[in-house]
Amino acid sequence: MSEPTPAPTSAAPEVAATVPVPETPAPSADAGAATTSEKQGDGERQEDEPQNPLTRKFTDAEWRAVKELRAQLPEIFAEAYAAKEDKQAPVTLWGVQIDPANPRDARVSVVLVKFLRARELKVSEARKMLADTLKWREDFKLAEVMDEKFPEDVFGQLGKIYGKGKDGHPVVYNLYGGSQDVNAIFGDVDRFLRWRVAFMEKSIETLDFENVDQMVQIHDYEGVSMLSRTPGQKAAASQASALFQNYYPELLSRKFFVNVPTFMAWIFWLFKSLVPAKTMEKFSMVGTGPKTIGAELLPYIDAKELPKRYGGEAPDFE
Ligand code: HEM
Repeated sequence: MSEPTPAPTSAAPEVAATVPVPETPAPSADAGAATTSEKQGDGERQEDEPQNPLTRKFTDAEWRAVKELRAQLPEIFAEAYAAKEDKQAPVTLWGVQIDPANPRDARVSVVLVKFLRARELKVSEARKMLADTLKWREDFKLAEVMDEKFPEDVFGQLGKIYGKGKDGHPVVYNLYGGSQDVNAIFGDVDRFLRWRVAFMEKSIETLDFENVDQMVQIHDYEGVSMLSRTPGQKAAASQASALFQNYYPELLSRKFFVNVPTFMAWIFWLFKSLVPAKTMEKFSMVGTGPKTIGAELLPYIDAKELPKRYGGEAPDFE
């Protein structure tokens, strides 16, 4: 991997933002003081709680924060759906139904803890993030976006959900180079964002929030050209990344950037100076060719789940 080189001022990075996903958040002031018993919550305190394999891994501090946030759901809904007649109607977020009147459900807890972890268990901040997320989904007209038909000749090869990681995480590919018409893809930034969000939602549909609640993402930059980096591409990347940071917390397990041409490696290092360290720890930049890529990916994805072009044994996707 080459040393980072300063960015040319004419080629700004696409983004300064991404999903902050602390793996082991420190208990915060409003999540309660840490004690020696602040470990996986299997004590009496959880006796009356719904559980699944993921909630069983919650710490006591996380359970307390989840309960606190859960109790605020009616207020969060009132805030997010201020413009709606029925502000307390149950909603489905990432396939999980949240009913503010009856929120004691293990999968709801798994969703809520994501907002808390993304905000270091600060309940007031997590509450804001959740309310903002619910409101954004209305403003973005997500239901309509999910029904939108995107032209197959433009978007058909851009995203693939293919195979599973060793820990059951679905693997989601974005092919941002290749022989695709990048001007058609990124020429209309808003349309790209609608496509990217719809694809993110489809990727989330493969999570059950019972055993699996995160995905592996792979960006394949084979064939990208510096000359092809248009303002539209940079804006699309910046805005998509900001959306994920703000409204899709804790859904990423790891992210690999493969087939990155050496002359473009500096883009990764720019992100390094802009993205929170905890998130950056989940990012890996990988060079070109199946051997190099396989060496990096095979510890996380079985050969049978990984296409040949990335050093695995699975058939290449179309
Ligand atoms: C013409 C070339 C490129 C295009 C079209 C492009 C496109 C994108 C897009 C659309 C995103 C938004 C996040 C997503 O879709 O998951 C993104 C994020 C990102 N890109 Fe690129 N990119 C290019 C080049 C590069 C290169 C060469 C690198 C170096 C490794 C890079 C590193 C990143 C990073 C670190 C992120 C943030 C990831 C995140 O927020 O989850 N990009 N890019």
